[in-house]
Amino acid sequence: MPSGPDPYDALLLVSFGGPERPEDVVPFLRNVTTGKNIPDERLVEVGAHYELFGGRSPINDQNRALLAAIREDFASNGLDLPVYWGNRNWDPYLTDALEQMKADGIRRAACIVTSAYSSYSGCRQYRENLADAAAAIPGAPQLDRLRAYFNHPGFVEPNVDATLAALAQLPDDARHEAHLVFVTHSIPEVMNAGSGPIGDAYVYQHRVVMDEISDRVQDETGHRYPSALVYCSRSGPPSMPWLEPDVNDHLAALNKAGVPGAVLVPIGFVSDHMEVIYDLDTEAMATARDLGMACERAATAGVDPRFVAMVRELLLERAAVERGQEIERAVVGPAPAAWDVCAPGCCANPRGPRPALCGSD
Ligand SMILES: CC1=C(CCC(=O)O)c2cc3nc(cc4[nH]c(cc5[nH]c(cc1n2)c(C)c5CCC(=O)O)c(CCC(=O)O)c4C)C(CCC(=O)O)=C3C
Ligand SMILES: [Fe+2]
Repeated sequence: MPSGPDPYDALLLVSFGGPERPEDVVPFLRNVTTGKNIPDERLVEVGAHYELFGGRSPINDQNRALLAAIREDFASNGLDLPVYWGNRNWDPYLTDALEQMKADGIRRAACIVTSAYSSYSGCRQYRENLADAAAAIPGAPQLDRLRAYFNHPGFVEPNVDATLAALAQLPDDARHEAHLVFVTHSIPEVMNAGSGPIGDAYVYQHRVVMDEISDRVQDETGHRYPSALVYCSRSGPPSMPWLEPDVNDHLAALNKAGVPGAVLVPIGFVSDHMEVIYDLDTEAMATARDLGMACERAATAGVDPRFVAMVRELLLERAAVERGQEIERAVVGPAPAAWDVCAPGCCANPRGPRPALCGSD
């Protein structure tokens, strides 16, 4: 049976982008929020988070490291495929990547998005931005989006190990009674209701990951740590319902119930970007400190070799599908592998339909 990357002649790493200098912060925030209902107070607040880190988000450096690791992994597995990188909201933009790919004669590329779950923000919005970029670059390569990988072992297993490592860091007198606090980005409730092909996929997929990690931690430690799914980084007007509880409120509730410690497991994020280093490491850790609660934050997948290998496996899996071959898809937990091609209306845009690539609509 044929194997290898055919029909793909490149991989495109698709990410969010972030500012790298103080002067970049306001234009970046404008790129992210244009046409969105985000109050000015929230933008001032988020701008201050970036300022606290010298106006530089770590996300671009993390993507540079991921890019290098993917190239190394491809090379050491005999996969001779160029890897490109483009962002939705900052330099290098998706248009820059498509321009370069076109100049290099790339015909068809597989896209890996740095978001593991289905929602408008984590899926369709990237697909819309790919459509905008492709429309701006006539002759750009054909693009396919690799499946949402929340339940791929290459994503889940590094998170299990990170949870175990963080538990080990808790003081001995807080560990046994500690809770696992799984954290992801809050989104509007209406956005969750429209996530995936039939709705609610965002919360459902996170619950699958939380349960799988909790089970494996129990297998390893012989102890069932109580778990909850909570949210960070809420924006939008206060009148609009977003997913709750907030991580800080949850820590306060645990403290009130006499829980001595917690491990924050940021399953919603694939690297330690601003949401992780500000909303969790800075804000939520300060909350825990004020409460007198022991708290550790588990590492994100980052450039864990299993996560890096997952990118190659997903590309080869999809390549086989596109060649019409039967393949086995790696998954953990009860949910099937996510779809390759998004159905019409999948991860609906709450502000109404716009052109999007990589779907059947
Ligand atoms: C689900 C989700 C992910 C995870 C999936 C994925 O990774 O894509 C994510 C990632 C990220 N979000 C990021 C930054 C921002 N997100 C914002 C605003 C928003 N995010 C939303 C959701 C998500 N966001 C939503 C519903 C909004 C409201 C606007 C709207 O309705 O679309 C705003 C505006 C200010 C504010 O309101 O906070 C900023 C600055 C960065 C870069 C961090 C860095 O620089 O290191 C990253 C990786
Ligand atoms: Fe965001």
